[in-house]
Amino acid sequence: MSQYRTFTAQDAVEYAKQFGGLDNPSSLVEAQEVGDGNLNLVFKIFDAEGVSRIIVKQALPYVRCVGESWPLTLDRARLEAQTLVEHYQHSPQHTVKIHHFDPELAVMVMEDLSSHKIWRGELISGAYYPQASRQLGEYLAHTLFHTSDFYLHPHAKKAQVAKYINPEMCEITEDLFFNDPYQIHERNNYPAELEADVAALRNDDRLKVAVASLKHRFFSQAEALLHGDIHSGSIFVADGSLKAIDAEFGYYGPIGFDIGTAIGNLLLNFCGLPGHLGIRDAAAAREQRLTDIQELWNTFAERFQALAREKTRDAALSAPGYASEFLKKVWTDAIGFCGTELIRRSVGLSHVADIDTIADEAMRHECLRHAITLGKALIVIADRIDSAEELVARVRQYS
Ligand SMILES: Nc1ncnc2c1ncn2[C@@H]1O[C@H](COP(=O)(O)OP(=O)(O)O)[C@@H](O)[C@H]1O
Ligand SMILES: CSC[C@H]1O[C@H](OP(=O)(O)O)[C@H](O)[C@@H]1O
Repeated sequence: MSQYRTFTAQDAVEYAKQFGGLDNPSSLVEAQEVGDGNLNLVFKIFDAEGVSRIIVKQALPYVRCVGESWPLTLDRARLEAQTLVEHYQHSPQHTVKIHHFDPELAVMVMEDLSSHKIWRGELISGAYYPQASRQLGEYLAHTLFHTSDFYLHPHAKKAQVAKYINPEMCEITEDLFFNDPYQIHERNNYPAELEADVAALRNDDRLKVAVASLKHRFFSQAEALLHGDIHSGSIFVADGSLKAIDAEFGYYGPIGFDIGTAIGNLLLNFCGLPGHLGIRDAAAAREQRLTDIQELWNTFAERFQALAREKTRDAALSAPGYASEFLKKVWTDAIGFCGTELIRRSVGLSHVADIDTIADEAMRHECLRHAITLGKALIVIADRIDSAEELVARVRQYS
């Protein structure tokens, strides 16, 4: 029989005392539930001085932001913990450390990153972390290269693909990214004023063929162990530091999906900035976002190619020039997936604070329209955008 029970704050404290790996566990006295994501419970566990020392995260048997009417597998906690442990092996500087995991309770105990801040909030307020985009590029290069066919023995790779089969979480992505925005669906969520813009998505056959192709790649291209949801709300930053969290959508998929999600969230911030900052500050922050995007991709591509030169084990894949050919396909995928992230975060179930918290309604609608227009364009012209510099030029064209 399953031992699962939903934790109270006191349960979380007791659990952290037992499994937190702290030198002085008896100093832990209370917990606060701080989860602001769509899915899970997250407890900060405090000591007697009121310092948060460790985190206890538990999956609920349903989607938190919707309620018990949408049941969801508890196995996502295993997939999250395993993905983060695997990514930590390849990028310890940029991955949260998991101390303990229990599949029955769907609970993990992890490093407390209270010294950091969630990147999304920082991007919205105009705070700039000049190293963050390069560090994100490093994280993606190391985790994706070392879990790919470039690095793993073919038997090991296939065993990994099996270990990370994640059908229920993938189905959420398959529906929210590639289906819902292009049909009438009760999960969609957008202001009535945007009805014409959204109807245009449903009636655009060329767009829908391009989205089908992206969904097909998401279904079938087991290129590397993805984070699966690497948006700016799943990234902690501090001066000189960046750490990824929240990998429950991890599975073996197309590398361009992680890159596209990351770039897509920087572009969502780009679209929303005029709703948060004055004209001059917004313009400057937008330039920083465009620089971030170029640095992210260029760092990722350079690092991935360097790793490929030094460490590719497969005889055929190590052919000079192959890694750079492969990265061209990754880039095209990334632009397309980036476009789907822009659209699903504007029209679908789950939005982003970068746009949703804009107080002025007319401005909010304008920013949503901008994200939809840019997303549509990127999906359709992905194979005509050859570099990060060309992407930036296109973003300027659609601003
Ligand atoms: N390791 C951590 N250290 C400090 N705070 C954390 C940590 N992990 C999560 N949090 C807090 O909990 C929030 C929700 O966590 P997240 O993993 O995104 O949940 P969900 O899976 O529900 O999306 C984060 O936005 C952050 O404020
Ligand atoms: C029904 S889940 C919606 C949405 O929530 C996830 O984000 P997070 O766990 O970071 O809140 C993911 O992006 C899903 O697409």
